[in-house]
Amino acid sequence: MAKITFVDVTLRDGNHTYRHQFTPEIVAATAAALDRAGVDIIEVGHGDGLGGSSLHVGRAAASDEELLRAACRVVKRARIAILLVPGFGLFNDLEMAADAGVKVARVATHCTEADITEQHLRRAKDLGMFTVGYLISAGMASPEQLAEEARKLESYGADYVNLAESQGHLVPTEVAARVRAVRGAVKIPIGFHPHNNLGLAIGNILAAVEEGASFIDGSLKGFGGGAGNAQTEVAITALKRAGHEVGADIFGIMDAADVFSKQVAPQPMPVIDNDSILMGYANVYGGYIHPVKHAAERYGCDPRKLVLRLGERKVVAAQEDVVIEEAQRLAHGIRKAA
Ligand SMILES: C[C@H](O)CC(=O)C(=O)O
Ligand SMILES: [Mn+2]
Repeated sequence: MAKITFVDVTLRDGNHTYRHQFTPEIVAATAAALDRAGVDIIEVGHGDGLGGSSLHVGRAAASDEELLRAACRVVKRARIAILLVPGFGLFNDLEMAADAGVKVARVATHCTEADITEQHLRRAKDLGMFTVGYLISAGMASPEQLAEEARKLESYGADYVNLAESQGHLVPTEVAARVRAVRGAVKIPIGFHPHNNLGLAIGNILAAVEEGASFIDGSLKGFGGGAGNAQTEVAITALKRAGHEVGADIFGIMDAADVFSKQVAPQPMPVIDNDSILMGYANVYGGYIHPVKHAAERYGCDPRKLVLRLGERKVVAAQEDVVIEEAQRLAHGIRKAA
C-alpha cells in the first residue's frame, strides 16, 4: 500500500472561505496543532497565494510575511509551504518566504499553461526549496494534455506535479485516468488536490492513490474555495482505513480540526450549496462562488443560470469580468457571448 505525504491546505485554500481574514494567531494555533498531529506539509497564505491580497480577489487581514513567520515559528516537524501563481506572486515574494523559513514552493497555473511556471520553479529551487508544479482546474484538460504539461514541469525541475481538481467536477474514473496518464509520462511523484462540489473529494482521493498519487491535499473541516476541499480529518482516516500509510495520527488530526474550528467560530463550515453543485456539474472554477453570488444579486439574474453559462464559456481562473458580463446579459435576456 502507498506511503502518502499529506499536505494540509486549510491555512491557504481555507482562507477563501474566510475571505482572506486569517490572522497570525489563527495560523499559529492551527499550524501548531497540525504539526502535533504529524501532517507532513502545511500550506499557508492568502487563498490565491503569495501576493494575492488585492481588491481584485480580496484584501488579506495580514501580510504574507506575517502569516508565514507565524507558522514557521511554531512548527517542529512539518514543512511550511506557499502557493505562488506567477503574476500575483513575484520573485521578491519567494525570497521573503525562503527567508521566513518556508521549505516548499508550489507554483500554480492553469492546467494547460505549465510554461508560465518555469522561472518561478527554477528560482524557488535556487533558494533551496522543494518545488511543486501545480496544475489548476485539471478537470478542464484531457489526460493526454495533462501528461504533456507534467512533462514540462518535470523538465523545469519540479519535485512533484500536483493535479488540482479545482472545480470538483471529475468522478473517480476520470481522476484515475488523469493520474494514470501523468504517471506514464513522468518519473516525479504525483499529487492530487480535490474540491468537493459533487461530494466526491474523498472517493477521488482514493482513486488517485490507487493509480499512484502519493501527495494528497486536504483541509480541516473542508475549509477551501467554493464547496471546500476534502476534509483532512476524513481523508486521513479514510486513507488509513483503505490500508495506506499516512504519517498523521487520527486523534491528533481530530484535535487539530477542533483547534481550528474554535479559532474561526462562528464562521459556518463550508456546505455544498446549490451554486456549488452546479459549479461542479458545469466545471466552473470554485473561486467564482462569491463573484457569482454578488453579480447575480446585483444584476438580478438566477445564479444557477449564470453558472451554467460560465461553464459553456469554459471560463478559467481570473476571468471575473466575464462573470459580470454574463450576469448583465442574462438580466437583459441576451444570449451568451460567443
Ligand atoms: C489559486 C487557487 O485557489 C488554487 C487552488 O487551490 C485550486 O485551484 O483549487
Ligand atoms: Mn483549491
